Amino acid sequence: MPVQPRRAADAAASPDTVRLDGVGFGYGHGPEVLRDVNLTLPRGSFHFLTGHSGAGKSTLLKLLTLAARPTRGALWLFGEDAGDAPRGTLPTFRRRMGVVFQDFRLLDHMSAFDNVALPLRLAGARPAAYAGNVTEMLEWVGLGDRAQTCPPALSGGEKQRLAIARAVIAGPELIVADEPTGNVDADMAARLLKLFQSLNRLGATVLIASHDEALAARSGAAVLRLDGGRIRGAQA
Ligand SMILES: Nc1ncnc2c1ncn2[C@@H]1O[C@H](COP(=O)(O)OP(=O)(O)OP(=O)(O)O)[C@@H](O)[C@H]1O
Repeated sequence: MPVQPRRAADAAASPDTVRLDGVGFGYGHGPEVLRDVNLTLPRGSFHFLTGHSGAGKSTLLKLLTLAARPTRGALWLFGEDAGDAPRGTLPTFRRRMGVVFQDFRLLDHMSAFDNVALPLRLAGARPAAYAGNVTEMLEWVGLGDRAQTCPPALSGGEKQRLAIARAVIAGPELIVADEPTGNVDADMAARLLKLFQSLNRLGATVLIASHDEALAARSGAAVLRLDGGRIRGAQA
C-alpha cells in the first residue's frame, strides 16, 4: 500500500470526521434538494451513500468538500465548524481530504504521473521522496504502463482510476468519492474497493456515493440512502 493517512491516528482529534445537523440546501431560488440531513461519519468509518438519480448524492458531497455551503443547519469537519468557516480557511479543510469527482477534473496537460504526484508536490514533498510511491500507486490502479500518458489519451475507466490514485496518494484523513467505479468493469471495481478498504483500515474515513447497490452490499460497509432530501439507513 503506497500511502499512509497522516493525521487519522491522532487520538486527540474529534471522534467524528463529519457531522451534519439539520442541513438543508437548495440551488439558487429552487426547491431544497437536501431538506433535513443529519449525518455523522465517525473517524475511521466506511460508508456507501446510495439513492436514485437526482436524490442529491453529488450535492451532499459538494457540501462535504466545501464546494457549496449549507443554506441552513450545521456542518462540522474534523471537529471544527466548517459551515460558517471564513473562505480563507477552506483550503485547510480541503487539504485533509481526497476527493474523487464524478467528472474526474484531471489536468490534461500533465502526464498521469504528474497528476498523481501533484498533491504531494503541493504539500512540499521532493520528487526523490515521492517518485516510488507514485509509481507504486499507478501500478496499484493498473496504470503502471501509462505513467507518461496525458489524460486526453486515456479511456474513461483509466481516467477514473487516475482520479482515484490522485485523490488518495497523499494519505487524506477523509476520502470522498462520487461514483468512483462508474466507468470500470466488475474486476476493477472490486480492486478499487479493496484500495478504499485498505486505506480505511489504515485510518481514513471513507464515503463513497454510488448507484452500485451490489458493490455497496458486497463491501460490508454501512449503507446510507438519500431519499426525499433526508438520509435513511445505518450509520456505523
Ligand atoms: N448546479 C445545479 N443547479 C441547479 N440544480 C442542480 C444543480 N446540480 C444539481 N441540481 C439538481 O439537484 C438535484 C440533485 O442532484 P444531484 O446531482 O445531487 O443528484 P445525484 O443523486 O448525485 O444524481 P446522480 O446519481 O444522477 O448523479 C437534481 O434535481 C438536480 O437537477
